[in-house]
Formats: sequence, C-alpha cells, structure tokens
Amino acid sequence: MQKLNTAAQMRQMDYTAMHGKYGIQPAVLMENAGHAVAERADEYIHGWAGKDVVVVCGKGNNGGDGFVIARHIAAAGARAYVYILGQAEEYSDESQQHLSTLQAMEDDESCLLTYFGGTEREWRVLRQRLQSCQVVVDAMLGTGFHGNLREPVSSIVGLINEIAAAGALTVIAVDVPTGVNSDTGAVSGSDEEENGPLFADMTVTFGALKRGLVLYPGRTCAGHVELDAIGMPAPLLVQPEEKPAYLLQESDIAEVLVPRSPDSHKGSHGTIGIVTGCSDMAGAALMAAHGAVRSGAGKVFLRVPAQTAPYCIGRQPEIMVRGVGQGEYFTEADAVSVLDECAAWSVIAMGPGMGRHEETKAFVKAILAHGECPVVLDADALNLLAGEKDFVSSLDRQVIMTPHLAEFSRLSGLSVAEIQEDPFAAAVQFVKEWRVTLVLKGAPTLVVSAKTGNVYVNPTGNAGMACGGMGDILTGMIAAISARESRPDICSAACAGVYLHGAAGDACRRQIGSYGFTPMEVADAVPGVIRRMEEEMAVPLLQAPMILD
Ligand SMILES: NC(=O)C1=CN([C@@H]2O[C@H](COP(=O)(O)OP(=O)(O)OC[C@H]3O[C@@H](n4cnc5c(N)ncnc54)[C@H](OP(=O)(O)O)[C@@H]3O)[C@@H](O)[C@H]2O)[C@@H](O)CC1
Ligand SMILES: Nc1ncnc2c1ncn2[C@@H]1O[C@H](COP(=O)(O)OP(=O)(O)O)[C@@H](O)[C@H]1O
Ligand SMILES: [K+]
Repeated sequence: MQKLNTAAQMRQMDYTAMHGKYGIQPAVLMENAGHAVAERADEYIHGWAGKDVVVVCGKGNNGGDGFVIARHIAAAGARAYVYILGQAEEYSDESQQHLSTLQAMEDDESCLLTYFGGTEREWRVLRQRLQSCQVVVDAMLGTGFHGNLREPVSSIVGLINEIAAAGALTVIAVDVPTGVNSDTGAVSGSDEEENGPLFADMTVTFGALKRGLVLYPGRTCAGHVELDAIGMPAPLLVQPEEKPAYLLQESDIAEVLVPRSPDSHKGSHGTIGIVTGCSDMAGAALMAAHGAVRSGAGKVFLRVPAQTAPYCIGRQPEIMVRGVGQGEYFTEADAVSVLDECAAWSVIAMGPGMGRHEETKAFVKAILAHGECPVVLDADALNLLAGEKDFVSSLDRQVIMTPHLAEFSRLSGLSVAEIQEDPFAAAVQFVKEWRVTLVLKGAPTLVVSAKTGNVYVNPTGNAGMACGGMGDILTGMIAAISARESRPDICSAACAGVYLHGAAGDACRRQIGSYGFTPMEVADAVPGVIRRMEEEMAVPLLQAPMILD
C-alpha cells in the first residue's frame, strides 16, 4: 500500500524532517530531491551524456530542486540550459545556496543560466532551445501550485506542450507536473483553452505519492510516475496521516486471496444470495451471479421476480435460480420468502437491474431490516435508497454500497461537479454519515472503510470497461470475495474486488483490445488473474499439487 499525501501533509513531513528531532538540513533534502530526479530519469532517457536539456526553474522550492538537477546532469555529461523565473533574493535559503553553486560552475559548455525576463528575444531563444534539445525538466511548480497558471509559466508550459507534441522531446516533471493540483488532480485552465497544465512523460515525486498524481485529469499529465524517499527518515515515510489515503498494490490483495484449503468443500467458500433483476433487466442479474461464480463462490443462489425467472433459468447451470412472488418486479410481500432462506446465506447482493418501483423500495428495506449477513448494494438498490440515510445508517449489519458517480450524486445530494472537485472529501463525508463501506466507482475507483474512514484508490482498470454491465459483475465479485473461506474484513473484500475486477479488465484489454470486450469476458478473466497472483505467492508445501512425474 502506498500512502497518498496532500500538499499540507507533505509540508508537515518536510517540516518534521528538518525541524523536529531529525534535524535534516533543508539544503540536504533539496539536494536529495534533485539528485533523485537526475538518477531516476537517467535510465528513462537512456543517459544524460551528450544531451541538450532545458531546465525551467520556478520561484519556489520546486525551482530549487531544478538547480540541483542542473548540476547533476551537467556532471553526467549533459548540456544544461537553466531558465530561472524568480529573482535571486526571492528564493528560500536552500534554493539560494544551490543557485550560488550553479552560478559558480556556469560556463558555455555544460551549464548556461538565463534569468528569464520575458523579452521577445528571450522567448525566441527559448523556443529554439526547446526545439533543438532532447529533454526538458519541469521544475516550475510543484505542491505549491494553486489557481490557474499565470505568466510567464503559462506560456512556457504551452510552448513545451506544443514542441513535445510535435517532436522527440522528453518531458520530466519534478514532484508534480506544473499546473496539476497535487491534492485533487484538478488542472489549471480546465474551463478554457489557455493556461492548461504540462503533460509530462515521467514524474519523479518525493517522500510520498500525491493524490493529484492518481486522480484524473492530473494522472494523464504525470506520465510514468516514480517515487523517491529522498532520504526522509523511515518513521515519517510510514507514519499514518490524520485522514489517510492509500494506493492499492497487488501485495495488499494477495493477503485476501489465500489459497483454498485442500480439504475444503463448497460450504467453505460462501453461499451467495443475489436478489435482484426485473423483467426487462434479467441480464444484469445473471451478470452479477456470474461475477460471483467466477470469483470462486461455493454456491450462488439467484432470486429474481417470478416473471424474470424464465429468462434466467438454465442460462448458466451452476447458478441456482428461483422466481419469487408473481410479478415483473419485487414487492414488499415477496420479502417473506427471501427472508425465510437468507438466514443460510453468507452474503446478499441487491440492485443490478432491479428497477425503481416504489414497491421494490419497500422490498429492499424489508430485506435490509432483517438478518445479519453483510449486504452489497448496487445500482437500483442505491437509487431506491436515496434519501434513506437515517434508515441505512441505523442498520445493524455491514453494508457495502457500490455507486457510480451519478448514483453517488443521487445518494449524497451533491452535484457531479461538486463530487469531482474533491472526491476524497465527498466519499469520506458520505461514509461518516451513512455508516457504510463505500465503493465509489469510476476512474479511478475509491474504496472508503466504514470502520476507519481510510480511503483506498484502485490502480487497475481501463476505459474499455466503460460499458453497461461492468458494475454488475463487480457486485457479484465483491459479494463472493467477502464470503471467502478466510472471511476477509468487509473493506478488504471490497478492495480485493475492485482490484481484481480492474486487473481482469486489463487482461481483457491485452488479449482482446480496448474496444468491445464484454462484462462476461471480464468475469471469465478473473480466475486467470487469481491464478497468476497465487503462483506469485509462495504456496505452502502441503498445498502443492500431488502430481509426480
Ligand atoms: N518533502 C518535500 O515535500 C520536499 C519538497 N521539495 C520541493 O518543494 C516544492 C514545494 O515548494 P513550494 O512550497 O515553494 O512550492 P512550489 O511548488 O515551488 O510553488 C510555489 C511558487 O509558485 C507560485 N505559484 C503558485 N501558483 C501559481 C500559479 N498558478 N501560477 C504561477 N505561479 C504560481 C507561488 O507564487 P505565489 O502564488 O505565492 O505568488 C510560489 O512562488 C515541492 O513540490 C518539491 O519540488 C524539495 O525541495 C524538498 C523536499
Ligand atoms: N475509464 C475507466 N477506467 C477504469 N475503470 C473503469 C473505467 N470506466 C468504467 N470503469 C469501471 O467499470 C465499472 C462500471 O460500472 P457501472 O458504471 O456501475 O456499470 P453498469 O452500471 O453498467 O454495470 C466500474 O467498476 C468502473 O470503475
Ligand atoms: K514541476
């Protein structure tokens, strides 16, 4: 799991490293940061030697990092053209210190400094240099960026983007690409053509990942991201933050996907009750059930309204289907027969293709109000429960809600724009009020734990998954994973579900292409993804297959 920090948390980390008991000199931290960029980009650009490089240094500490980078790449054989946007006296002490060193080593061969005043000639020369150089280092703005880009940064960014798009210029961003908000991923100039952000090929970020590097549109600007600890004391790197957020990694999921016990039976692997569907959306119910089957469920029961049952029975022999009641959709009276049998289920999933009839709302509430097993709520179950915060928050059972943006907007009462402005804050506030584990689906999907309020960001998945039915598969997957033999905690099950779902989507994109793979194919790819992860885990000797050859 990788910590995802805000700019304020980074400032605090920085401050503690320098001024607390650790006493690291500010210039040393900046030295480490600049050196890290020179080192890490070296491989990416196939060596600095013989390259012409433009290093653009802003007037904050991001610019100070740029001075250090220029010194290191010059020593590695590059010719560094350093553009300085601030006045010498404006810089922090540590930046001034590194600038003095650079001034002392300035020559025509390896290091040339320009104090950029924005004259016509300077713009012309900058354009020519950018056109003829191979690499540009963006040390203009990092975590201190706010608002929209101002001049001259805005035009320099425009120039770099234009030349990089036309030719063979590699753009390396320092900490955060200029014009990306490191907390939200929002970018400068999103509502206009000008003042747009810088598009980097690679970003080297310091101390911890920034949220803006994993949230769109910032993620698009960052390119390949590498994290460097820059010599921060280890306790600071791992210390929990006040409102923690993490990027999920495969190793986190591996903990949930423990191998099956060799003597286990179908009862060990969870009995999944999928209670959903209505007459014109039988497919959604089947897809949710298939997601559960492909995630390793022991038994999957599908309960649909009576008139939907003929479209489901026999479609997939491993799913046990029964029609409930008489109608095309569930009504409150149908709850009795489902409640009779659900005491034996490990988990219930409701919502995909359920329809939004008022009578169905009473049905959903009746199921939720009785019983103890965890419940996964998606799609129409969520639409029906919008406005039912008091009812849901007072339930005495574990609930996972898996809305996409529009469903989350209906539930939370926030507009889509308000959610997108700060999805972390919106998601955390919702979980606090509704007391549920939240899977806010999208690119990327966020999972928020009901127990801790921690946010987990999923790195897997791709735009090929933007297709009807993809979320139905996820519902069944999360239900099945929560009922695994190891009975993972509900938030871990949700995280594993979204990670595997995205990884299966990525496998489909590799095998089939970005267009046209189906939700059922994503579900079918899940066992292969689990197998690969299991193979990469050490399998205890006694669980190795007993095949002698
Ligand atoms: N562990 C760490 O974290 C370490 C961090 N380090 C480095 O420090 C960086 C943070 O430095 P920082 O705080 O000085 O901020 P930075 O990004 O340079 O920008 C501030 C300047 O930008 C300006 N400015 C702002 N918005 C603007 C706009 N829209 N358009 C134009 N200008 C704008 C703003 O001007 P103002 O708006 O205040 O007038 C101010 O002058 C961090 O990203 C990392 O690289 C390492 O050296 C060591 C370890
Ligand atoms: N661009 C994308 N990148 C990554 N994942 C995506 C992308 N678009 C969609 N997905 C994933 O596909 C699923 C779509 O779910 P949803 O919108 O509920 O579909 P449906 O309601 O049709 O079943 C979510 O898990 C979402 O995270
Ligand atoms: K930058």
